[in-house]
Amino acid sequence: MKILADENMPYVQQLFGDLGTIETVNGRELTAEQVSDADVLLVRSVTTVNAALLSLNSKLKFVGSATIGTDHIDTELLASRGIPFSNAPGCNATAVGEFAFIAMLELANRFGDNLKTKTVGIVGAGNTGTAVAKCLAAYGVSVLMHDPVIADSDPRDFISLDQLISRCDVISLHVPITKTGEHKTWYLFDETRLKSLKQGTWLLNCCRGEVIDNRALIKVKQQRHDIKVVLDVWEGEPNPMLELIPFVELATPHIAGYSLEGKARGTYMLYQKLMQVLELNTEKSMTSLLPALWSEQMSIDSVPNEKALLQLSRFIYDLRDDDEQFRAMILNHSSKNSRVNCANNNGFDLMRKNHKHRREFSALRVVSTGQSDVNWLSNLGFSRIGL
Ligand SMILES: NC(=O)c1ccc[n+]([C@@H]2O[C@H](COP(=O)([O-])OP(=O)(O)OC[C@H]3O[C@@H](n4cnc5c(N)ncnc54)[C@H](O)[C@@H]3O)[C@@H](O)[C@H]2O)c1
Ligand SMILES: O=C(O)[C@H](O)[C@H](O)COP(=O)(O)O
Repeated sequence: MKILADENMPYVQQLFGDLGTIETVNGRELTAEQVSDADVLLVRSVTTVNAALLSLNSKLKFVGSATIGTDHIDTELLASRGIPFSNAPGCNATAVGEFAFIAMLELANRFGDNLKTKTVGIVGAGNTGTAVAKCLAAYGVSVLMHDPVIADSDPRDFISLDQLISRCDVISLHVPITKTGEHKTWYLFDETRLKSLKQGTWLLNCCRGEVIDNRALIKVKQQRHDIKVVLDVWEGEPNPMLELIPFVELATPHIAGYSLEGKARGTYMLYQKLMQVLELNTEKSMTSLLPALWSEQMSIDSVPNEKALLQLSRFIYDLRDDDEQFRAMILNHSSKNSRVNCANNNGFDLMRKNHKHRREFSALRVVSTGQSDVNWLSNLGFSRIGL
């Protein structure tokens, strides 16, 4: 069996090695010729799986995407050709939740503000939106949610988008990208919505770039310095609009979901699904794949205030490093080549490819050495002795 896998998918050899021959490929450049003799195709979000890509293949038994999003996959085509498909729902939700939470702590610190006093609005209350809400709730921050798709069937309280915009100090976006339908999300935040943001709003986008009209965002930011923006995803990836970058407080190249746990979970979920399709027993475990954190335990002798919480979070992931590297990579590359517009080796993709995967909060064990209650830290995601 020939397994064709994106080169940026960890643990493929460990999980799929016994099943056949593995060939790793650059997912953004993948051609129909390369796919022609594959039995299994394992991709990430940068590969568009459509009729053109599969045109020379008549033996594909499984297509898997180690991602939450499926906007790059023609699922109808796969169904019509009887090719089983699976993505990895929720695989990197914790990573995105922690990323957005840490970004909010960073903004609070940068602007001498306090996250705890804010009201945060979550747009899209699925896996990633819920993961952010969980972190915020653990820390005691008020959360409001908007999700018209599940509002009637989900027991949580929801409000309209207009209400959320008018009531929230922070807005975090967690919707899939959809171009049609009553609840389409393409340019959900267009110029009118962006202009309607409350004074001093923090706007975070960790879902898909085109949920915000990036050109309109540049225009609005030119007038509204009060709005603070965090972007992990960009319209037109891997070629973000260069003029937008200076208006963004924390800028990263679509790596909010790039925790080692999240990536491992993505590959593992595809392994489980393929074994099911092949009617074989799943013999390998995911936890055995992950190395221990560099320092597994941290002692805490008093309840951390917001600054200390930020320090603790930075111990796991210092988002400022990725922001700094992103600006350097993108701007360096664009000055060398006069434009960023080359498909496979620009700063954006290079940084994603070489990204050193961070760990999730759960990789660090927090030990209370005093009388202080640190239970909420385990609700936030950290491990605790005895838990
Ligand atoms: N930056 C990253 O690295 C990264 C990582 C993971 C996922 N993502 C993106 O984030 C998206 C969300 O991920 P998820 O795991 O939370 O997906 P999910 O499917 O679990 O949740 C998405 C939620 O959005 C809701 N929704 C749909 N249209 C809406 C609208 N118009 N307004 C409000 N809510 C709406 C859905 O009802 C659903 O509850 C993915 O589709 C993917 O595109 C990005
Ligand atoms: O949809 C997802 O899961 C994310 O966008 C994912 O983290 C993107 O990463 P990629 O597949 O491009 O490596």
